[in-house]
Amino acid sequence: MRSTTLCLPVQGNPAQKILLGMKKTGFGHGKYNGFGGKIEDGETTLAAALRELAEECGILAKEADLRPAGELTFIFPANPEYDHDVHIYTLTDWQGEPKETDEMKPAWFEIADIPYNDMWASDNYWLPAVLKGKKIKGRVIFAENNEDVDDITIRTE
Ligand SMILES: COc1nc(N)nc2c1ncn2[C@H]1C[C@H](O)[C@@H](COP(=O)(O)OP(=O)(O)OP(=O)(O)O)O1
Repeated sequence: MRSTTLCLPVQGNPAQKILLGMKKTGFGHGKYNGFGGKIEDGETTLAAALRELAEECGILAKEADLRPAGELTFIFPANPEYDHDVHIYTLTDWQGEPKETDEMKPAWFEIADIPYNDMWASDNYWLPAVLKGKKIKGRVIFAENNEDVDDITIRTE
């Protein structure tokens, strides 16, 4: 199963605003999400997280500033080739201003205004806990349409 990263830049502790990007290409295009992608061969998870963050919205951060926020496994019974793990990080410190790239169009949202209707359907099950500083571990099984949630287990630490 492939492994991916997902970085969630936030302002405030606890988080008051979150930077999301409208995905313009690839898996999940047309949805708001954090910034991330596949971990390449020979690359550490942290290095992949920082590389994808820079590639997708132009901001630079240090490994030490990534807060591990948990891991999720996504299962797509209708298309098992989509199955993957995601390593999730939040960060409050970075260099540079977010900018639109070929892959993502970034935008800041107040926590109360997170556009869950335009995000992956499982996000509202786990993102609120992550934004409260909790660490999560879980598994999501998607329905035949690869969009709706069929089953979900989320444990908070
Ligand atoms: C299925 O539910 C998901 N929810 C959320 N919030 N995020 C997800 C979900 N599935 C995938 N993601 C994230 C994980 C990664 O950050 C991206 C997908 O990255 P991937 O690399 O697979 O896709 P591309 O950006 O198209 O490929 P490149 O790495 O080649 O740019 O979405």
